Amino acid sequence: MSTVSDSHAPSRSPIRLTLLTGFLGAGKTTVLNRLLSEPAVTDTAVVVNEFGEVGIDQLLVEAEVSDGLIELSDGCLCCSVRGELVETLERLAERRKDGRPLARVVVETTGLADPTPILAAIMTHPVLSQSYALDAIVCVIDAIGGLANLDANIEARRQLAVADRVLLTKTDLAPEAKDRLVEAVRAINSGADLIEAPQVERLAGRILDCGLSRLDGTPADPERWLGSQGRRETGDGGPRENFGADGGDVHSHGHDGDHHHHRHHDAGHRHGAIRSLSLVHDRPIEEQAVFAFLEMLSTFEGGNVLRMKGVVLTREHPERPLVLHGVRGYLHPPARLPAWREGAVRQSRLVVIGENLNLERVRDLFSAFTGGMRTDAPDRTAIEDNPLAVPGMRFG
Ligand SMILES: Nc1nc2c(ncn2[C@@H]2O[C@H](COP(=O)(O)OP(=O)(O)OP(=O)(O)O)[C@@H](O)[C@H]2O)c(=O)[nH]1
Repeated sequence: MSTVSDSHAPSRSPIRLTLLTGFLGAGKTTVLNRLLSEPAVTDTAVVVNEFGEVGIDQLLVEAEVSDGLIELSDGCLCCSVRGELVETLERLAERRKDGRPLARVVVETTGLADPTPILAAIMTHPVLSQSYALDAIVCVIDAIGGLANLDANIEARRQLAVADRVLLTKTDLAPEAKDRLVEAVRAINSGADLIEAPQVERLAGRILDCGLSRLDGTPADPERWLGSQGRRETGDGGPRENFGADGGDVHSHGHDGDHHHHRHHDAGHRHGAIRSLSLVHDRPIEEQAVFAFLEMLSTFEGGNVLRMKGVVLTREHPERPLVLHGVRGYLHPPARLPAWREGAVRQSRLVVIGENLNLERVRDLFSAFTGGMRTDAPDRTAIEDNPLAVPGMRFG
């Protein structure tokens, strides 16, 4: 069903897309201005979307960049102007065909935007899904209003939950709030790189070009991309699955020599139903089984999945990791990396982040399609024959 593309075909390097999110007033424009003032940031277009106050942010950003800035008209990027964003991105990709250099596009979303429909719109677009590769979702969260925003707004929690990089701002103004903010961030997103913006001189190196699509040919680092949620120690080589989930289950982080276990007993209470699940499998998996699993995941839990990312060791091409990336019920065309990074643990790792996600069901599906060891879960044939065999499945 799914076709696999080569993410490193030299003539068709995708434009790297950074989605800059963060609640109202968190400091997104400030971060953008800082990025654009850094000499390393070239061949970059910026798309800014405002909600209500058209023009103000544009003026701020324009002071730093004279070309390449596109401001979308009034409205929320995640709903009313999604079509306009798609057109803008199409136009930018077109311009590259005329020989104008364009390495990346940074889209600053409005503070109220849920980033997942924006990504889903890009992923499902026949042209954009080929010309763009998501580099990272960066969430800006500030030490003054961040905690209250997380408590009060599901959009703020979603922005944080799906982020690859979290930028803490205004810690210079409220240093006393930092520890509690970090704790709250970790309860929702334990895998993202956490960066304290006022402490960092050059931001670009920390938040840009950290995805799997590299133009300079350096080996991508799937482990870094997946964050600590995706990292696991290697086992004895036998079939094995590890599961960690925010909201009560155990996380075990061991890949970087940092062997410890966290329990987030209160995370589920304080932060509603946003959870993440890490799935690890040591043995090569048949490609078809991977796609069958993803199809089932989309069918049963697609509405609950905010984001899914993974690197898979496949039976067909064990030397070339298969990269998976999905948002909501949609899957970006899977791509193969040229090789595993030297020293990388060759195993499949998937991270599923969702809202009201049925963790048990996702775990059982993965187990069924990867030939896992769980004897109490239905196997693949049983599920394909009768989807009702999935525990918790309801109709009506
Ligand atoms: N001291 C300090 N001020 C900051 C920091 N980050 C942002 N600010 C200030 O916070 C205010 C809001 O920052 P913006 O960058 O406009 O925030 P935004 O997220 O773009 O805001 P909206 O576009 O309204 O969603 C501005 O006055 C910034 O100067 C920081 O790390 N330290």
